[in-house]
Amino acid sequence: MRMLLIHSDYLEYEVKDKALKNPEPISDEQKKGRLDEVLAVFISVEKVDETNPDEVVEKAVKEIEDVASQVKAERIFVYPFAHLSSELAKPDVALEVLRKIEEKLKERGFEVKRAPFGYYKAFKLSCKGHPLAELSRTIVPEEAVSK
Ligand SMILES: Nc1ncnc2c1ncn2[C@@H]1O[C@H](CO)[C@@H](NC(=O)[C@@H](N)CO)[C@H]1O
Repeated sequence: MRMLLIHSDYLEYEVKDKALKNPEPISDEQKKGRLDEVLAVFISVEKVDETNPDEVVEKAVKEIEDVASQVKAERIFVYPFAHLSSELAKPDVALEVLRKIEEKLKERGFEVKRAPFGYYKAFKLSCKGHPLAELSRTIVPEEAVSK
């Protein structure tokens, strides 16, 4: 999994078109979204993550929590982003991983939004620009490391 974490004044998106034949079903309300004072997390779920999705979810949540505490962010925007890797996981695995990351961050007390999966979206982002405002993380399941 590849993550790009941007501490932002705001992130807003608007769904434009389907990018997959069967994108995640969404309500009218989910066609647009915005959070202010947010840690935006752009995530590419990778093929290697398919060997142990639950482990990758746990590691990702820990990394996100760690950065959020460093930048003192209480809101997280989980953003599916297929442009951080050339070895993407299948959409059904990727969606499940992103849903679980969202769920676990909520359990840990964060206010969380997740941008819809499988669409082209317009988005606006205002990066805060401080030294920890732009970070990236790479996460792999243990087995993949030991191979
Ligand atoms: N392995 C994966 N990891 C993360 N997101 C993934 C994915 N496979 C499919 N998607 C989603 O489907 C859209 C088309 O690839 C993706 N759309 C996007 O990445 C938008 N920024 C438009 O390009 C994304 O929603």
